[in-house]
Amino acid sequence: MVRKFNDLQQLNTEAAELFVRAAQTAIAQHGRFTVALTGGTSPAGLYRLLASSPYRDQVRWEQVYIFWGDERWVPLDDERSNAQMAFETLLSHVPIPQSQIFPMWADGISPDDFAREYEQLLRLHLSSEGSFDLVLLGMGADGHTASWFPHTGVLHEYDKWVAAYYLNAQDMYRITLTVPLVNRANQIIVIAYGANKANALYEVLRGERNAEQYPAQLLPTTGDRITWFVDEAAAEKI
Ligand SMILES: O=C1O[C@H](COP(=O)(O)O)[C@@H](O)[C@H](O)[C@H]1O
Repeated sequence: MVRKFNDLQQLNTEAAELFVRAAQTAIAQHGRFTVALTGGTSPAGLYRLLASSPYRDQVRWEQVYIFWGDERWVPLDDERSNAQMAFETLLSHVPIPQSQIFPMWADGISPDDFAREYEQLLRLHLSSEGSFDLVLLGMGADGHTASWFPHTGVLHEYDKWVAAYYLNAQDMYRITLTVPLVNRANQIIVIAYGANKANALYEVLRGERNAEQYPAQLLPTTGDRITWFVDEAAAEKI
């Protein structure tokens, strides 16, 4: 489902309401809420809303388990860290036990080994079906989502749940949940706004099939498990 907004505040408000509903449903059904956060600039407004009244008080944070959908392989105090942004805008403002927050970073380990350990961690914490209650995502102007960048091998990784690889274009390692794990989630929210996303949004949602070039095409295309929250500028061509 695509939900279009002319006001960013309204987009974030409705995304926050969906987050809260997903949390309440998961906690009522199985006593915990497992969520993968996204990075980049797009989710900051949503995170700030979730950290403030009334949403903050509508979630039982002590039953929430926080993971990431993807990460730049940099220390937590590096300003490029997706986790750092989430701590600043959300996680340091809600009563969630530190032991239930799992950033995609550790010192003194290779990205490949870390990815294997993160997968084991997920196997311990996710439902028996191996699915998240909610995966939050953004989309870059090049049509990538998570760290599924155009023309990278990770787009074809269907065995692992978590993968690490060196992204030449950015001269850094990336860690990411893989396509099958993301697509098994009970709910997926994608946030994309701004005119610079208009072309990619058109190609991903309405263009010819070309997931190598527009990896967000690998997300589920139908059904009510996925909701795209987009603004008028990003939706200009669809
Ligand atoms: O590099 C990344 O970019 C995407 C999109 O970022 P945005 O700044 O355009 O919102 C993001 O979803 C991903 O988590 C991040 O690692």
